[in-house]
Amino acid sequence: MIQVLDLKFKEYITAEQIQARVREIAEELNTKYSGKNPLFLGILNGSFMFIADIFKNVNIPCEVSFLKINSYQDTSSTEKIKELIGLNQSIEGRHVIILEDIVDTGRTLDYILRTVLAQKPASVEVATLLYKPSATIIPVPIHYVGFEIENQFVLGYGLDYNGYGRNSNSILIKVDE
Ligand SMILES: O=P(O)(O)OC[C@H]1O[C@H](OP(=O)(O)OP(=O)(O)O)[C@H](O)[C@@H]1O
Ligand code: HPA
Repeated sequence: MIQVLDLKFKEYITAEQIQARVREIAEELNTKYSGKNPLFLGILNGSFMFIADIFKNVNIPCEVSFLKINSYQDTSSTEKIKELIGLNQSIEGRHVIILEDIVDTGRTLDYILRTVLAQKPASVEVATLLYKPSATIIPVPIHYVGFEIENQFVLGYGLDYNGYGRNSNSILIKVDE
């Protein structure tokens, strides 16, 4: 059992499983985006490890940029999306690949997609490491999913509980007491 602040967690997806799946997704992207000079749009903070690992395994010409969005407090969505750092480069006419750590209610991704599509990119796809289908409130298109997971709070590999737990290299799941 692993204690983070007042909650208990156990290992759920190992570091090896994550790395293997990340390599598979990066391979698909290498094939699909060859010759398209894609722009990876990483959503901070939670996705920083996923962004880095995808980017290290992509071997075609490409760029990366970031949005910083926040909505979670404790273990649930506040339903208020805060954009803390916005887009700082034009994405008009670009092939954009959004990189998220997790799609839970879908609110954050819905907000991001509206923001991105308003700027007239050539195409937009979404890759998320984790997807909780049974938690989704706003349906959003997702093209690459690392792992579909149950509707329970998780952390590690960038994901946090009130700022802590991001530095686990595996994904941990909350244990009910
Ligand atoms: O589908 P949703 O219910 O909207 O949840 C998904 C979002 O929640 C988390 O961000 P958070 O607000 O915790 O910010 P952080 O990435 O900085 O930790 C996560 O990184 C996603 O962006
Ligand atoms: O299960 C979760 N864990 C951490 N952050 C999150 N943001 C949305 N869902 C989660």
